[in-house]
Amino acid sequence: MPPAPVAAGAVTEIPSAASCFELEGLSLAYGDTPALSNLTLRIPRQRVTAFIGPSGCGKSTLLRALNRLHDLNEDVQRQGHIRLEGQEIHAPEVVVAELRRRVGMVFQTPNPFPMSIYENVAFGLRLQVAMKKRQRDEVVEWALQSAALWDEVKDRLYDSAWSLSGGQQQRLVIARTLAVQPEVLLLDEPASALDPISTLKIEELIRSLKSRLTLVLVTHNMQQAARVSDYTAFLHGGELIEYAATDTLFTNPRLARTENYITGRMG
Ligand SMILES: Nc1ncnc2c1ncn2[C@@H]1O[C@H](COP(=O)(O)OP(=O)(O)OP(=O)(O)O)[C@@H](O)[C@H]1O
Repeated sequence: MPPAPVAAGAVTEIPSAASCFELEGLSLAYGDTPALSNLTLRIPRQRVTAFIGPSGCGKSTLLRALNRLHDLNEDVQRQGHIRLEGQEIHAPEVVVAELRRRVGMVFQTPNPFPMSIYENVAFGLRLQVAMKKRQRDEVVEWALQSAALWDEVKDRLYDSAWSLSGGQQQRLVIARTLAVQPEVLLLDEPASALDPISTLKIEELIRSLKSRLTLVLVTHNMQQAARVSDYTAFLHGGELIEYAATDTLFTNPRLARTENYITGRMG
């Protein structure tokens, strides 16, 4: 009998009840070009899961599928299931704006809006609910505290967001996302444009946030995946090659392909 696919280990290792996302047979193509092939995996709740793999292996495509960012691209063909807390995210009753509130996304380059620090964080709140100013002030402070930025900006809340450093801007974007109380934070190489000190702050923040939400991180930086994630999925050519607890994947990978990648023998 052929050996069971290694990636399927992740399905048994992470029980369904502890999963936030469950992906089953997910394939995705841009027109005729396949980008993800038949992925089945569970993403555990209130943990950090990293997607690693060489350039073009499908990490960002997978991350974007989790909050339906591909909806905007008419060329994208998708098959299979993505369930969030048991509900298919493509079901007709799912409101995409609400899905994206629940599943927030932070990109590689910080993208604060051209407005004040305060207004950046209040932006999503204003779209969602009518709130008294005092209540909004409280949420803005809470979100900035949660993003470990409050102490640095509390005396300049009405300055332009663009007056902040790149690392501060990225934490502001995280605060803006946290303000609407997401369950999941998707992070697409959130520190790759930042200096080492700002990178460490983002990594500390990621670790601190998992007590209250699920984080999914795409990174090229293997040390970063090892430092911050609980589980790591290695992708190659759009396939899920190996998925395991991060310590296991980095110290005792089951497949030579994984070992070659994490030791730098495959780029
Ligand atoms: N909008 C798009 N249209 C067509 N093809 C795309 C598009 N986005 C990505 N691709 C292709 O899909 C494949 C997977 O790309 P993806 O960006 O998901 O990889 P990645 O692992 O995140 O790469 P990187 O580490 O370089 O960011 C690649 O072959 C890429 O060229």
